[in-house]
Amino acid sequence: MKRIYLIGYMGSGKTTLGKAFACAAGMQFIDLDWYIEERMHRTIRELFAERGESGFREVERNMLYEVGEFENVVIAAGGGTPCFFDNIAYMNRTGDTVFLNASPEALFRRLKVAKAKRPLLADKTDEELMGFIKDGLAGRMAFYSQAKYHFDSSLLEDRRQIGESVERLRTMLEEKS
Ligand SMILES: Nc1ncnc2c1ncn2[C@@H]1O[C@H](COP(=O)(O)OP(=O)(O)O)[C@@H](O)[C@H]1O
Ligand SMILES: O=C(O)C1=C[C@@H](OP(=O)(O)O)[C@@H](O)[C@H](O)C1
Ligand SMILES: [Mg+2]
Repeated sequence: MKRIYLIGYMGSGKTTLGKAFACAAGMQFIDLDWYIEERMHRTIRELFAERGESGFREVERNMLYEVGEFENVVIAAGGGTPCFFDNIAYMNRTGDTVFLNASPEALFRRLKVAKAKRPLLADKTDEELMGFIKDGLAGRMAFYSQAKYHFDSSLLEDRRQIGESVERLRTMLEEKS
């Protein structure tokens, strides 16, 4: 079956580490946001604007159930995916879930230059962003902590660190599987 779900807050590295890990492991990589945009012919921002967050979450769940059928795949979930409906239970039932845990400071550093495509962050000033990150992490930890594996993804700032993180993740999954 070999289906790995990466979960964690916005900016934790799900897309970056997921892509690199899948390439090294010879697995397919699916970013759930990209998959949603392909299937709906809408950007995430457009979906939020047209359907509201509740409408986006319905779409996100339906698309999760589609990619949950794929085999030999690394799936980078969206930051909110595990926090709605029974999505975290579904992911734990259909694959191995990995919580990418990064410090609020690392998340802030990454997200302050990458707000545009994230509707939840788009109107936040840098001053508001750190508080939003800390509150969001605290509110979602009950879901993220249900992951089978927990991985420190604070070191993803360049290709060397990404490569090292890929190897650390492979070792962790091989040792504990
Ligand atoms: N190798 C990198 N070098 C510099 N910044 C990076 C790198 N990888 C990720 N980032 C920053 O972190 C942000 C979040 O990474 P990403 O993989 O998109 O996380 P997620 O999918 O969990 O939201 C990126 O938008 C970028 O700003
Ligand atoms: O945390 C969230 O609720 C969201 C995270 C985003 O994905 P990333 O975690 O890849 O940014 C995307 O699904 C949407 O903007 C909502
Ligand atoms: Mg992502």
